[in-house]
Amino acid sequence: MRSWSFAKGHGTQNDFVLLVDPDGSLDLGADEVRWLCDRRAGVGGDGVLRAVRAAAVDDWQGDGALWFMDYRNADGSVAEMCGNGVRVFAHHLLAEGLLSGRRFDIATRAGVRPVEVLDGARYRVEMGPVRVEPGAVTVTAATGEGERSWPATAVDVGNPHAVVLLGPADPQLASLELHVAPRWRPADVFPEGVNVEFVRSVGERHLQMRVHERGSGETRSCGTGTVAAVAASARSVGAAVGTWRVDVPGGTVEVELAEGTSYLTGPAEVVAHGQVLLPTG
Ligand SMILES: N[C@@H](CCC[C@H](N)C(=O)O)C(=O)O
Repeated sequence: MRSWSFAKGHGTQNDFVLLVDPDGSLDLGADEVRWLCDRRAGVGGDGVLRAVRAAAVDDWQGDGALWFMDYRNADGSVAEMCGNGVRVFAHHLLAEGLLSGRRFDIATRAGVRPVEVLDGARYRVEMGPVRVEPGAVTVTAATGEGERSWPATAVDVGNPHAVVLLGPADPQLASLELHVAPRWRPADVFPEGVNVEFVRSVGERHLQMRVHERGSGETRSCGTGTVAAVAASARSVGAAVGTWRVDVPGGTVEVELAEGTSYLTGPAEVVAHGQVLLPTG
């Protein structure tokens, strides 16, 4: 057993176990991540955020002084980016005195993400370019009245998303049974799996969204998913730039599409600190 300090935090109820590992000495296996995220046998979370100095990360080519966010999904898989995670990660490192200032960069597998600290424990993260991919994708999901299929838009926010824009004749968001993983066609379009967002427009530049995340199941929020949802919705109404509000089951975030980049603004909270006994190692 290994004893390690941890914190538990969330951003719009997308929740994470946070581990600080400056020199990258914590060799965290998929089994340990699954255990940490287990809501009964472990601490519980949608994923793990491990903070490592970029200089200690193999293959990192950029500024070694940055903090690297090693994000893992609850099933132990590695993902490129986590939009809510960046805010919670920054919030924790600031609280621990490991970061300072109102603007700094965080290194992720999808590249460097600039962060601005706003008042009231809110953070504005530059999410980089959003790519709406060409090609037809169909998503099938369970509803209270059986399975339904919809056309979806493939969007790359550093990690892969398939966005379903629901129309007035479609089932309500609440009737989707997202504890069952949606399927997609063609099967080979997302070789590494995909996060699937279901979105309804509820006003001008105002969306409601539910998500089934790759590697975590249904979560109460997905930051990269909200950016993907806005990119797909904006394209459907011929808009390129602008600020949108996205309501998710765990709260509300703001997404801004700008020339060649995007921004995600929302809250972050740390709710517990403790010592975890990692079962292996
Ligand atoms: N919840 C995150 C996304 C986490 C990674 C995702 N499940 C994937 O595998 O790509 C967010 O807030 O963006």
